Amino acid sequence: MVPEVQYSSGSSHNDKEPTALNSAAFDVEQQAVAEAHLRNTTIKSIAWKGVKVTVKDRKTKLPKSIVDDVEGVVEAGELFAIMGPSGCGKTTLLNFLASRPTGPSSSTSGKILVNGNPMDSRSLTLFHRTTSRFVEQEDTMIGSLTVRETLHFASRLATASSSSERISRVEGLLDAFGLREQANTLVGTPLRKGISGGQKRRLGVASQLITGPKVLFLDEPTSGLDSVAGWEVVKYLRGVTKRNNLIVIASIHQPSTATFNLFDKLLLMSHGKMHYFGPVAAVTSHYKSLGHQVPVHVNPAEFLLELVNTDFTTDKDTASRQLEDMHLAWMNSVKSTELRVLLDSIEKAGSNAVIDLGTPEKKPTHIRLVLTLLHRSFLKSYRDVVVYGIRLMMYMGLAIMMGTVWLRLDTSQESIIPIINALFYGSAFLSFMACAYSPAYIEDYMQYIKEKRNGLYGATSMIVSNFLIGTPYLLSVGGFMVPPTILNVFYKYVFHYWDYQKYAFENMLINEFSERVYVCQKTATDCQFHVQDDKGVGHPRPANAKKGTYLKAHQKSRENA
Ligand SMILES: Nc1ncnc2c1ncn2[C@@H]1O[C@H](COP(=O)(O)OP(=O)(O)OP(=O)(O)O)[C@@H](O)[C@H]1O
Repeated sequence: MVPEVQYSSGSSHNDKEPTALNSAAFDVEQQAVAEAHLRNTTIKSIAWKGVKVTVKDRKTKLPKSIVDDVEGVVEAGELFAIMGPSGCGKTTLLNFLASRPTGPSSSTSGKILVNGNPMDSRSLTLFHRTTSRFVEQEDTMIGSLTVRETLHFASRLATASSSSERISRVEGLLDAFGLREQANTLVGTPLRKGISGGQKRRLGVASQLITGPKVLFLDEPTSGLDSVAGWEVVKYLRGVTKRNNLIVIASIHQPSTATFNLFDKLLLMSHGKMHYFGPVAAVTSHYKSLGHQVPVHVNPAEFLLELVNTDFTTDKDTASRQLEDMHLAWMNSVKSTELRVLLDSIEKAGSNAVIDLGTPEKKPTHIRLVLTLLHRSFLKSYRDVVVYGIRLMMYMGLAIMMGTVWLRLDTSQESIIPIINALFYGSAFLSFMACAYSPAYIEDYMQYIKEKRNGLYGATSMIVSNFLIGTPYLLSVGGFMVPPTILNVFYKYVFHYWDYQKYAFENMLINEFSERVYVCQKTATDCQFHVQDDKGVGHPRPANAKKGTYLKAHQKSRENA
């Protein structure tokens, strides 16, 4: 029987008022208050049995096993590492455990047990949506926000918690991840240096923890970092995990000895198969018993990765046989038998009872989500040099170009249309400069993918907020094609009055023509400019003027008459 997953009615939140959380270092009591939302009292273990992932091979089109009969268990308070050479199936297994897609045309099988209870896909989806978060390898962040703002926006998008609760969580996480000194520093963009890579990674983890997940998945949290920065990420993560009894499942690639030793448990994989599962502290003795002694002063993680890596060997057949022997040695080992016994006992102890996920956090309303996204886009749009600075430079280029072109235009009839065209070109250029937003949109899109996968908001909120922030750049109802006096009422009242281009174009026209005097000849066909009087009424076309020519007589000629 598959257990139900449901929420309890009791509050899992901190009921106390948050203490004054300023730049002073946290003491233990303050930290406990700020991390109250993180405390795990409900999820005792996550176990998996017989996990297989098969894909259709790109070249041969035959089924190819990329995760082959993998099992394991992580208990509350543990940091668990999935390690193996590149391409061994770490990310695929991590995705399977987090109920994320395992790749196109892949098929999966295997059991996932939460607190010993086998979960069906519906229960598992609900479990992950409410209880777990995933930190991507390439964690996208908005570079023009500060560290503190990043956490605040993550919180505002995820929960409708009160602002005092939010401040408490944000300030607590700044301390828990050693980001207090960088709180007001920008994350950084390619053109503007911000926080370091290690700090960025810590911020990525902290912004997922703001919503209080009990299980955290991390895809290679130390990749691309130097050994000290990588160690710091895992050290801070370990602190939060131990204090709050969380479950952390991370894939790792070549950690330093110090980082490796921060993990509690290890799964070593090669070519999708298991080579070791158990405490990190016991892995060297296990391999010693198989005749592979880790030499003194050698990083055990590097030693193990070399041992199970066949990518760089010239004699592939021998290497594959040796690898298969090592896999069989694991399968027949005492540790493997112990794991199977443990998994059986966990499954037997599973009561099939309701899994209590605590009180659900109140989600923000759609309107609140859209307003939060608008606020974030607004901050980004004026701070990001890609969005704003480059456009400013192009506007200045445009001003120089138009100023020099106008220099040659006099007040003769022939100049009127070129001047109007130049003015319209200038205002239309402002609209088309919206294209300069494209690089920044890629950042928005990546952010959206990440936040959607973590269940923060959906496509509707993203589209509505992006539409609203972008609309003034898109619509062109400024009065050039059709004057507002005869513009269709829908366009007139919905778009015309708040189209910034209207004001730009009108101001340019006033600036250019208000003081000028153009005298029409008696024959209306000589007039290049159609004029309306003060009431916006066009002057009648003289009977002798050809249809389609510019007709309206100038006020001055009326006054003269
Ligand atoms: N359609 C496919 N055809 C052939 N091989 C595939 C296909 N899809 C995935 N693979 C292989 O499956 C393996 C598992 O990929 P996965 O990303 O899980 O590995 P990884 O251990 O996380 O690698 P890395 O450390 O490089 O990120 C890789 O060797 C990949 O090439």
